[in-house]
Amino acid sequence: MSPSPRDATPPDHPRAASPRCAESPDRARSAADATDATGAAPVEVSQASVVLGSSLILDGVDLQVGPGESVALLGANGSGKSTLVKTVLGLVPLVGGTVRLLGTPVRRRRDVAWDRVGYVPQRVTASSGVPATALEVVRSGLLGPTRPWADRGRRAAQRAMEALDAVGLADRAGDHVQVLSGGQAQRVLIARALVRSPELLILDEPLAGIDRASRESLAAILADLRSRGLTLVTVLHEMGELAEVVERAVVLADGRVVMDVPAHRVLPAHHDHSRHAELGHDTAEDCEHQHLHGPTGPAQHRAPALSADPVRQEPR
Ligand SMILES: Nc1ncnc2c1ncn2[C@@H]1O[C@H](COP(=O)(O)OP(=O)(O)OP(=O)(O)O)[C@@H](O)[C@H]1O
Repeated sequence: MSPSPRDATPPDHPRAASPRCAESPDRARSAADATDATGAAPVEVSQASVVLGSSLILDGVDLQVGPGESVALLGANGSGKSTLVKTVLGLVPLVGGTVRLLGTPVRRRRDVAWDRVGYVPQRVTASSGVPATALEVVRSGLLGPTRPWADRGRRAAQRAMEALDAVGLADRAGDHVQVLSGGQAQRVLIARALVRSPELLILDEPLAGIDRASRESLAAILADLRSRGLTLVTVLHEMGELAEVVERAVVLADGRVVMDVPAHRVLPAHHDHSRHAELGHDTAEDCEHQHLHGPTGPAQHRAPALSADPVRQEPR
């Protein structure tokens, strides 16, 4: 794959400015823990490679997500996050490796338990289409290849109302989605993904293009889902309001996993070396990213782009 210019904006995480910046690496969940009672991890990606057009877009990606885990997929524009999500969902073909969803290879599409999977696409792709009310959009989440009429009837309407209620929009059920704000539209899409009561929820950039209040509202919804045991895989450009909801950060660059670390270890957008004493570092050298600029680097600087960071795939 030809290298592309990297976006220098690193993920943001408030807790990354804590003394934990320099402590020994925590271990992400071990592979042995990453299974449910049936022995199947919700997501198992092994050495996945994807070619789109003539470019290698994913290059030997490994990702295992255990039941109840909340994992963020981070990385610069074009690093392959959305492609990885689509690969997990079996929407793009593999040229190498394997992907299992809830224990079933996604290439056996008809055998996958899609009822147990919710997907919230990037809003730009979902907002187009015919005019529909919030309730109709959510009801459409009940449809499937083997359930062409599943969105009809009183029970379907009740389930859709429950899902809208879960995202705080029951009172907007009859409104056309076109008149909803960006944040409300995003919550409708989450309700559509929740209507089948999935165990695994995959969200692609849910915070994109919405204001702070809406982002906070979404973070509260996802925190609640997480507390109820849902497995969450969330594509993010930066942690932002979801910092408290995410426990593990997987960072992609050029179609490869370059970091797989506990979320609190993702650096904030700006790193202030004048605070080393306050943060509990003995010296600036204790800071884990000092190697990128040396101990004599500027006192305050933009944290290094994650895509430029050395590979740090920790033992899992
Ligand atoms: N259908 C396609 N054909 C060719 N190239 C593609 C196709 N879809 C995506 N790509 C390329 O694959 C690379 C990864 O795209 P992807 O959307 O997965 O990145 P991303 O990390 O999600 O980016 P962003 O943060 O901008 O959404 C990009 O260079 C993109 O142009």
